[in-house]
Amino acid sequence: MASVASQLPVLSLPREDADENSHRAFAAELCRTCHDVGFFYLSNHGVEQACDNVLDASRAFFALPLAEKKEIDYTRSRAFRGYMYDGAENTAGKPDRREQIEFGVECAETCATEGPYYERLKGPNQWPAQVPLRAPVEDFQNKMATLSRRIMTYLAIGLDLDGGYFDSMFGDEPNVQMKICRYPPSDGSVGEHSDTGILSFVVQDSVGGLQVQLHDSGEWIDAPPIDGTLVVNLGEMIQLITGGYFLATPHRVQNLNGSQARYSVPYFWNPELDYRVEFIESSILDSLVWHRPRPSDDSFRATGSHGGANRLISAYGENAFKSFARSHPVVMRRHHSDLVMNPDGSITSPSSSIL
Ligand SMILES: O=C(O)CCC(=O)C(=O)O
Ligand SMILES: [Fe+2]
Repeated sequence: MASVASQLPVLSLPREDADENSHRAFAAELCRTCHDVGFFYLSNHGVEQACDNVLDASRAFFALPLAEKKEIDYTRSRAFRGYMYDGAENTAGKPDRREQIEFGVECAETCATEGPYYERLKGPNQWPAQVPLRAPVEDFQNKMATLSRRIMTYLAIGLDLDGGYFDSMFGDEPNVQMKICRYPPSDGSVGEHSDTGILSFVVQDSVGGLQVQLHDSGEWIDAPPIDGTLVVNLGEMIQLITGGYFLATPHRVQNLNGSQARYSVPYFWNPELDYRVEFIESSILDSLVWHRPRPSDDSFRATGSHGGANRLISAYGENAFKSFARSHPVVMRRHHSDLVMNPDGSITSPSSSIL
C-alpha cells in the first residue's frame, strides 16, 4: 500500500529489550504528542498480523447479505452489542453512514444483576455463525490489551509518575470496547466526536477518510493510512485525569472515495466501569511543561464535539453509557425505557438497582 505523508507524528514503539534511554525517550515523545495533538501513528507495535487478520475477517462478514448480518441485530442486546446497519447509529443527532459490529467484554446475559445502571453495559457479544470472526477478534483483543498496558506505563513514566501509576484503574476487568466498521463508498461517515475512555487505537485499511481537529487552530486535517501503523488517540477520561494536559481530540470519518468501501477496526482501552476520575496531583501538573495555556476547569471538563458542549462525566461508567444512549435511541426505548436521558446526554436512573 502506498503511504501518504501525514501531518501527524509517527512514533515507533521501542523493543521491550531496548535500553533504558530508548524507553525514556519514547515516553517523553509520547507525552509531548499527547499534550500537543492527542493523535499519532504507532509503528513497530507488534500487532500487525493480528490487525490484518481481523480486517480480513471483517471484510468477509460485511460481504454477507443484509438479512444474514441482521441475525445478530444490535437491538436484541441491552448492552448495545451486535450488528448495526448503515444509518442505525447517530452522532449529535445526525445518522452515521457506516455499518459495524460492536463488541465488549464477553460476559453472560446474567453477569450483572445489581449495581448502578451502567452495569447494563455488561453482557454477551453476538457472533456471526457464517464467518469465523471470534478467533481473530479475540486474538487481536488479547494482543491489544498487552500493548495498551505498555502505552499506559510509558504515559506514566513520561509524566514523571511511577510506571504502575495507572494500573489500578483497569483492575481485573477493564471495560474494553471494540468494533469492526465498514464505511460505504462516496458518503461513508461518522460525525465529529471524542472517545469516552482512555486510549483508542484504529486499524485502518488503505482507503482513508479519518480526520482530526487540531486543538489550537480548530483546523481539520487528514489522518491518511500509513502501512503497518495503528492510529492512536486519547479518550475523555485521560483528559480529565491530567487536568487537560492530554487532549481527547475530536475526530470524524468521511469516506469520499467514490468506488471503495473503507474498513476499520477501532479498539478502546478503558477503565473498569466503576472507575471515578482521580486527578493527578497538582504539584505534578505544575511541574509539566505546558506548550499551550493551561485550560480553565470548565474547558478541560468538556470537548468540542456535540456543538462544542460535550460535558465529560468523571464517573467512567456514566460517561460511557451517555455515549451509547445518545447514539442508539432504539436500544434506549427497547431496553432502558426506565432511564431518563437529560438534554446533555447524562442519565437519571429512578432506581439504584440495575434490575
Ligand atoms: O473508523 C475510524 O477510523 C474511527 C472511528 C471512530 O472514531 C470511533 O468509532 O470512535
Ligand atoms: Fe472515535
